[in-house]
Amino acid sequence: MDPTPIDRFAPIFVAGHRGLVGFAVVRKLQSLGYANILLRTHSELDLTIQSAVDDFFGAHKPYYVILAAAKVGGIHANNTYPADFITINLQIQTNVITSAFKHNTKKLLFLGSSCIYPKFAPQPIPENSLLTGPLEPTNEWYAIAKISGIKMCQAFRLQHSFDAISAMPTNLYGPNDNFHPENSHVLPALLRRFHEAKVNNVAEVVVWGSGKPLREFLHVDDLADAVVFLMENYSWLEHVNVGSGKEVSIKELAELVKDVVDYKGEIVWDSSKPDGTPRKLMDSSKLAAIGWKAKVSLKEGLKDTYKWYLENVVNQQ
Ligand SMILES: NC(=O)C1=CN([C@@H]2O[C@H](COP(=O)(O)OP(=O)(O)OC[C@H]3O[C@@H](n4cnc5c(N)ncnc54)[C@H](OP(=O)(O)O)[C@@H]3O)[C@@H](O)[C@H]2O)C=CC1
Ligand SMILES: C[C@H]1O[C@H](OP(=O)(O)OP(=O)(O)OC[C@H]2O[C@@H](n3cnc4c(=O)[nH]c(N)nc43)[C@H](O)[C@@H]2O)[C@@H](O)[C@@H](O)C1=O
Repeated sequence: MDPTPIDRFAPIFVAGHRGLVGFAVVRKLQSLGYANILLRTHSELDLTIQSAVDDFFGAHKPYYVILAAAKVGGIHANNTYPADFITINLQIQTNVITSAFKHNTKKLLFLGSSCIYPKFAPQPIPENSLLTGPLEPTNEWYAIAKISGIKMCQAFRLQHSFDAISAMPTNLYGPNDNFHPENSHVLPALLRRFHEAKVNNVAEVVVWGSGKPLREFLHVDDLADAVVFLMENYSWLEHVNVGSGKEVSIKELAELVKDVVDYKGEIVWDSSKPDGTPRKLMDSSKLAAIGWKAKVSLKEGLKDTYKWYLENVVNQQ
């Protein structure tokens, strides 16, 4: 199915607009002149409640849907709340995909994650590594939900010609991230921990694990750009990896954050905390072949995120 031209005046529902990804996607859509963006907060529309989702779709008939609402967290949250991660994500995505189809949504984009791939997938990880080996145990519950989301999009395309596509982002960061000390991802967690150690004159900062795992980071503005690019240019069965192509060790990341925050103390490693998957660099050559690549460097992205954190979290306390 070739993509049909996008109508920027048709109603587009961005689910999860108060989160890291949804917030950036809305900014991107607004900058491109999308004029009819539908938004609902979690308290206005709980996407785990099927009847509420169906009523919303019936009343507003979104022409396009970007599904950026999910139960999301870092390695500790995924490991601690497996029931929440599998149940809430299956509920949200099932409700949104089925109601979108039922109420004639023209196109839907589902967001998964690089954790869908086997723990020991070939590196960089191509899209066809999906379901070729066991998952990383710390996030397999979330991964199973995300894999089900990809498969639902494919099933609806095959059976009903519903134009549902899936994007698989690598580890993301940027403005509006979750800076919770335990439940967030590594990058916002370290920005906060180094900042608090600096202002409180603490001599050491504890970082989890061995520092050896490698991660690929993508600024959320790049992801938002890729999401809109895929909505406008991609209408096929297979999911699409979205990465920066650059990886760093957690040790290198910690040094970089320390530098950006200008913290002068020492880093101490807590080996009782899990490392998670050793490496997950994605092969994003498919997206590159369609014409998209990342622009924001990790150093610039970190500076931008720290600035946002100071202005919007620290200064609001
Ligand atoms: N962050 C990352 O590193 C990565 C994220 N992704 C994917 O990108 C997508 C967005 O993630 P991200 O922006 O980081 O996550 P966030 O946690 O920042 O945002 C998720 C949003 O979903 C909303 N939400 C959660 N549950 C419900 C619900 N039951 N009803 C309505 N809204 C709900 C949240 O609202 P509230 O806060 O009020 O609950 C929040 O606004 C997810 O699908 C995630 O899997 C993929 C790879 C990496
Ligand atoms: C995006 C992806 O995110 C999750 O997977 P993850 O990549 O393992 O994510 P993470 O950011 O939490 O950790 C990355 C690495 O960093 C180390 N680490 C050090 N110090 C802290 C720290 O203070 N906090 C955290 N969270 N990690 C730390 C940590 O031990 C690990 O080695 C999935 O659950 C799933 O949600 C998913 O799809």
